[in-house]
Amino acid sequence: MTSASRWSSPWWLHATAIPDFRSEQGALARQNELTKPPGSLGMLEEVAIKFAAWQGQVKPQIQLPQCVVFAADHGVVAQGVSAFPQAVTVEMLKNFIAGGAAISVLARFHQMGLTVVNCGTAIPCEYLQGVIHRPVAAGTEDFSLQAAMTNEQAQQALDIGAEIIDQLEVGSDLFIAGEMGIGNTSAATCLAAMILDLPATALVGPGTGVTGENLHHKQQVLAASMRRAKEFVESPLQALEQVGGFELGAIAGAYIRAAQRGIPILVDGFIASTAALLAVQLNEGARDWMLFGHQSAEPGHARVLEALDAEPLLQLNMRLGEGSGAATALTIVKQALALHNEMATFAEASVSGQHLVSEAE
Ligand SMILES: Cc1cc2ncn([C@H]3O[C@H](COP(=O)(O)O)[C@@H](O)[C@H]3O)c2cc1C
Ligand SMILES: O=C(O)c1cccnc1
Repeated sequence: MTSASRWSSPWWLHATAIPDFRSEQGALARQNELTKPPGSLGMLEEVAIKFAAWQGQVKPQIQLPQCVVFAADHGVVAQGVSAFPQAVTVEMLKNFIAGGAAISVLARFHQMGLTVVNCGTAIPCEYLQGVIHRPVAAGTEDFSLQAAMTNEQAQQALDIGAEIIDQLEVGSDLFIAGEMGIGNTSAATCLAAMILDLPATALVGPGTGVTGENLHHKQQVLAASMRRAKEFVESPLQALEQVGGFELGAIAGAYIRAAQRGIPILVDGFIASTAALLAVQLNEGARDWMLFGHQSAEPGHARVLEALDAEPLLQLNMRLGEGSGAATALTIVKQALALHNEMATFAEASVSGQHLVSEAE
């Protein structure tokens, strides 16, 4: 049992790990000795320095990256807020395992571990082998009419994430959370809007491809849901209860536990970033372990990234989820580390260093 007992604070409030400052300084010094003008590799330098701090070594490496896709269904789809039917959630679970989904391909490409977790689908799928089954319920309630979940269910969702991180193979050195759940752009939109105190209309977008009249309808459903839920929300956990989803809670829990265990996090798109926002609301130390892979085409993502003071590595107009944007960014991260670890220093290559240094520096 990982949730709060009567006497102790809940696990998600426990301190996160502290990145190693000496390794960070060592990596910064190394970057300035490599055969290039200082700073010329831009964000790639920052990425390598971050990983040095996270791994406590001047030459960091990624050897065992892990992607975990958390899946769940959403009662609010009864209001017609997704372009696809609810059955797709479970159908895609099969596709993840069979190896045909985008994230399956990218995980193979990177030789990255791929774990799929059922957090609660409307259509039963416990017969599916190769999926970890932790259903909280058969999907959330329709949050346009009532709370998406109870307080106990919200805590259960957070616990699933922590359990999964605790079960990762020893030596896992990068964590990507993916998600699958028809209707979850609606849940993420309302959750982010609730946390940021913005109207849902400031964040809402097409998700799977809701456009025109249908997008207008989605906006109205989400605005009404916010009006219903607002009076019940005084804490981030209550925001999850009112308008969240089981997979969103599980991802937030996984991020917090990864930060507590010192496992670097590569955050995916709008949905994953909204779970990151929830995680940081619950435990601000989680932010120290996050790197952001890409900026999704889903319009709300820009606001969520801004609130997290996050600068994503890529902007490719992707809007899929599953962890696919983060997995794509992993290529850039690996290249950043290869350059940092393998480039020659000025001394090693007998290259002359900088001779014009401005007074201001
Ligand atoms: C075939 C298919 C594969 C997906 N993989 C991720 N999503 C993405 O789309 C869904 C969210 O969009 P909305 O809120 O509009 O339903 C999530 O399941 C998300 O992961 C998919 C969606 C579909 C249709
Ligand atoms: O950016 C995302 O996470 C996203 C966008 C659209 C649909 N599903 C996920």
